[in-house]
Amino acid sequence: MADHSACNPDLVLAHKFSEKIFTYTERDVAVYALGVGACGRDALDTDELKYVYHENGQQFIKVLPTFSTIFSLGVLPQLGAVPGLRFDKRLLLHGQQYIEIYKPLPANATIHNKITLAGLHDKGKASVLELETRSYEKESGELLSLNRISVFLRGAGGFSDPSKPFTYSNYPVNQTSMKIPKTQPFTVFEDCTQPSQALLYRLSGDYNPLHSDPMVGKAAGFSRPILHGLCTLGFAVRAIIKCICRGDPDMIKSIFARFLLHVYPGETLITEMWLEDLRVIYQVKVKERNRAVLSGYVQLHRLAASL
Ligand SMILES: CCCCCCC/C=C/C(=O)SCCNC(=O)CCNC(=O)[C@H](O)C(C)(C)COP(=O)(O)OP(=O)(O)OC[C@H]1O[C@@H](n2cnc3c(N)ncnc32)[C@H](O)[C@@H]1OP(=O)(O)O
Repeated sequence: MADHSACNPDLVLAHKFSEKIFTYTERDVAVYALGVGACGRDALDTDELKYVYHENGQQFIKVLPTFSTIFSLGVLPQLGAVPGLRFDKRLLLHGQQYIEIYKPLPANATIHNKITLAGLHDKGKASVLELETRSYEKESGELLSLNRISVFLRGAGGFSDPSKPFTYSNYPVNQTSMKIPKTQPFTVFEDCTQPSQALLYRLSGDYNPLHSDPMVGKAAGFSRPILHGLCTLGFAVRAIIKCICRGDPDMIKSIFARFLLHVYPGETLITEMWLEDLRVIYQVKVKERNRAVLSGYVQLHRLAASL
């Protein structure tokens, strides 16, 4: 039975989110890289050591483009206070993420985040809320990145006429659409997550107990705590940088991801990649269950000369 009081779209759309300041250091950058599996198989891997160590000092370490997703974490605690929006926070799942990187991220910075509502959709059994964070380097005022997060709020839909469900987006539909090719992938990369992966990844700032507390995992409908969607995305983009960008993280222009199914920490991720001009279409499967868990695309600035 639909809950017609779950959401009042007029109130939600009118809400103004507060701006957030976020400061990070080289240590946060390195902890994040380890959290998404950098050097997890080989501590001597020169493609990846640069994300955690530099011989001339930590200020020279490279930053993974997906680190920018951390900037938008400040939006999460605000969700519970949006007038007109009612949902059970235990049933919230990360649905999609869209990222644009405007310049390579510095190894340390203070970031000024401006948050706006980008979408709201009634899916009947759920509602989908989309929030955009534009992140500016405070010192220079330069725009570094945009992150659009879609959260899938199970049980919070059914607030509009089912024959014409409510839908609002402030961005072009083609930004979040793509098809997995039927051909063999251009390349494939296999990587193991560790049983402790979510416990390490959460140190980057997403402390939702869904990823650490067995009781909360069960209450959300899973047999145990699940991996953060953005951790799986970090593994996938790292695989793309390694295999397609030949280790150069600055080739990444934008990233789209749809989370299709949960991942349990300790599972093996197989990232399949197809190259279409400057676009890498990717799909991540969990080897143990042979199920697709994530798909999307990465838009590149250029191709590696050695490809
Ligand atoms: C930096 C800030 C970070 C904040 C993060 C928030 C907290 C983090 C939480 C997590 O990390 S949770 C772990 C990662 N996420 C997941 O594991 C979710 C995996 N996906 C699923 O389990 C399922 O896809 C789903 C989301 C439960 C949906 O499956 P369901 O079978 O219920 O949907 P459908 O019947 O297929 O589709 C209904 C409707 O909804 C649309 N839709 C489906 N999936 C998604 C999605 N992932 N994102 C957005 N929308 C989705 C689908 O297109 C259908 O719409 P219509 O076509 O009917 O219009």
